Amino acid sequence: MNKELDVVVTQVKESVWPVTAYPRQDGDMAVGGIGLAKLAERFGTPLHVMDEEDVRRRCRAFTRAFPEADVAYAGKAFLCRVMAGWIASEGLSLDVCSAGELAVARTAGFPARKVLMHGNAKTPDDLRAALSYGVGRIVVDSFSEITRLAAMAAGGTTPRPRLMVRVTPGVDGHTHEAISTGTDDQKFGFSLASGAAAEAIQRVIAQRRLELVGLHCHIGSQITDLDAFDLSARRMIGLLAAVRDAHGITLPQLDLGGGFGVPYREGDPELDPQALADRLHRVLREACDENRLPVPKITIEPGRAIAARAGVTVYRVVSVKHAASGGLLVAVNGGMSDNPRPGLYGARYSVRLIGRKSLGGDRTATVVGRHCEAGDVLVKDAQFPADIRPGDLLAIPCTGAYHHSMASNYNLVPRPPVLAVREGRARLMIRRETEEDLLRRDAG
Ligand SMILES: Cc1ncc(COP(=O)(O)O)c(C=O)c1O
Ligand SMILES: N[C@@H](CCCC[NH3+])C(=O)O
Repeated sequence: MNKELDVVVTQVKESVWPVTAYPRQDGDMAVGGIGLAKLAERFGTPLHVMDEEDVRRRCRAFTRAFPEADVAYAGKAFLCRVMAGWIASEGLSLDVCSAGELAVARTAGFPARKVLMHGNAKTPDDLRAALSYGVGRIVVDSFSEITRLAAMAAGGTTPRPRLMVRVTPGVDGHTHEAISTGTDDQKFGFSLASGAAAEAIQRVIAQRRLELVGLHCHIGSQITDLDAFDLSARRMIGLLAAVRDAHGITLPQLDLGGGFGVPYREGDPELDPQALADRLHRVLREACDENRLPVPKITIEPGRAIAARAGVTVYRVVSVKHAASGGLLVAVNGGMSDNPRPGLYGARYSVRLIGRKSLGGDRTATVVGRHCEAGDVLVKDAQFPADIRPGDLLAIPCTGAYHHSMASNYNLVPRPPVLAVREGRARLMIRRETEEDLLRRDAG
């Protein structure tokens, strides 16, 4: 490797770009051994690019840190058949939360026993799909779901469903309110504090056609506070001990959910899988000793921590405007339809000009989307060369999780494709939607 390249490679040891990313001397950024500008020419923009190596390394970081646990990728972050194949080949389980996600898993040949189904309002169709595929676990989230599942299992030819009860442990993960799920008084789970969790456990145990294998909690997403995971683990072990005392049953499994935070911009905090594992192992051992319980089989469910940093989105600049106050507005050919996160959670990103060398002279600008809302802002206070102009390509890193999976057709804009890159080769994971796709579903 020549010296100059060595220097630039060091620069992209930034944690927000995929592991294989490096800036090229022509101003482009390569991911998976291919220049993003080249991909944009070939596949059009906006374009989501996923670095396979990055996904695989993140999977391995978790399986290495948690060798005795079941690591289940949370498919809501990003799922398609190619992704399911990577996840299966890395030995992970898969968490799905709808019949649609399950259909992807099923048609990708994901082993049924390694699938868990979640959802606070699973429909009868979701449950039927889960039972007929024979998923390994269903995480129940309401009293009516317990009754419904018992009725379905009573008439069925399927094996006895294996259930976990989702518990709300009353723990604040200190994340955005919209993605905080561990505190009481929100829609997920059965409250530990109110006694609803104990009641749900009792009802599942009372149903002979249902098998209770353990308890589940998930305190929220984009969490970097280890103390929050520590507290919820302790509370869940306390509940396992209470179940033993009340029912004489030692439940073998405990699922501690996902929610492990990632940096979106340089300097953002990040949760290291090994640090998390070390802390959880210690806490679980202590809490189990105190309660005279064996350490249960642990499941964790990382979604974002596996998919986010593998993704980069490439946009083309459509217009450059000076706002009345003098600020520069750089408008691109995507926006809140492919990335609703700034609008929903105030998420902040970085952005980079790619595909040409800059003539220098940095200036601050705001990257805005193409949609009919003033709030359609992708990146605030971005640094660009002074000569930024229509036709330029911009790349936003850290878009592998909760981007394509949350994309919409607002303004009837077709959703971008997702491309997998590895060792100089690109393959389509999800094709670009077309106007024909949108018109085909219009029944008029
Ligand atoms: C039950 C459950 N498990 C796992 C996840 C994955 O979360 P994250 O992508 O933050 O790891 C979620 C989403 O927050 C979830 O609701
Ligand atoms: N959609 C959220 C995460 C929610 C996690 C799902 N329970 C985000 O983009 O940050």
